[in-house]
Amino acid sequence: MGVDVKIEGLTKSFGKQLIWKDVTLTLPAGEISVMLGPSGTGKSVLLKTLIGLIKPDQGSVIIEGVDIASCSEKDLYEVRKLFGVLFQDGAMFGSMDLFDNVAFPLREHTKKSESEIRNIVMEKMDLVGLIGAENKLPGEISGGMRKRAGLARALVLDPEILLIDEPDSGLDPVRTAFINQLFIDLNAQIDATFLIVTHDINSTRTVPDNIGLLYHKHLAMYGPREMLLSSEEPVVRQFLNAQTIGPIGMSEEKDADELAAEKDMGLPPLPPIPLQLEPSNGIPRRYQRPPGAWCRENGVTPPPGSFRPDAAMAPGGVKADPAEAPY
Ligand SMILES: Nc1ncnc2c1ncn2[C@@H]1O[C@H](COP(=O)(O)OP(=O)(O)OP(=O)(O)O)[C@@H](O)[C@H]1O
Repeated sequence: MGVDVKIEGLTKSFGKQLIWKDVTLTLPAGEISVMLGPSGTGKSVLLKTLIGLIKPDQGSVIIEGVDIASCSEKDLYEVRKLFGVLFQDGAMFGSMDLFDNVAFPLREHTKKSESEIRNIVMEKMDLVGLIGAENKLPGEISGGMRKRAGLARALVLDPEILLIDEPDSGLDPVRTAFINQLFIDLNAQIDATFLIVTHDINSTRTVPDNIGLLYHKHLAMYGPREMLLSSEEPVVRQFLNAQTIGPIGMSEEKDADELAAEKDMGLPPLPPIPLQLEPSNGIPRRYQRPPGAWCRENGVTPPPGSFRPDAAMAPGGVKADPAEAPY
């Protein structure tokens, strides 16, 4: 289950504004990837390009042999059925209750009977811990519940690829920890290919199998979590450790004088690499790798203290039962 998403030489401008150039990466089938980047670097534009809502100027996005960037509308319609998308605010229809919102894609895209639809909707509501809230309107529930309802809706067509835009925006750290655990548990259950766009460094360090960083109109790096968390590359190091010292400035790149002034400042050591979150039932995900495997295979010495249980950052150790999530 899950399919590769092969992105090759992707370039996009709006008028004279170049968003990014020559973005090349493969989201491996069934794995969880996170895409990071300063505001405005085109992370949402990338998500929209992957589902064919935005056409790139150059490059391809190959899914099961079909190029989303250049295929016919008919092929695009078919390929889109492989996707589930969770938008930032859940993108619920305000006048429909949660049941009808979650049922919407099934009524639009399938010929299933109402009783089949009911079974699927209730199964997905259960997965995200929303049983009992089916008849609530989106306006009557918290932001965290809206996100989970959006997730249930993204799951009803059994997606092979799940795109998730800033799931933690507007959530407090505890709700963010619950939703992170939900992603890990879901991935273990459905094996889909996940791409999560986030600004949350804590989530980035503990959830994904792979991390990408968009910066200065290109893909600065994409690869296994341990590769980026042990990287000394200045932009990657600065961003993944939320530091002020480094090439990224307040609103743009630092200029030569600012960088020269920082030259003699010692960089803080790389923090330990935390353990990756595991499914709450203790059964490893299909694509989960043992802690430190990438570092060992590539002869990289991880920062001292890495992979110790006490090196886990905040979300580690939260055994989430979504039904008990207080939001
Ligand atoms: N349809 C569009 N037409 C013109 N410009 C657009 C369009 N969509 C996005 N942009 C521009 O593309 C740039 C990147 O936007 P995008 O929302 O992808 O950034 P982002 O990295 O997701 O930012 P944030 O982290 O703040 O959400 C912005 O300057 C935005 O104004």
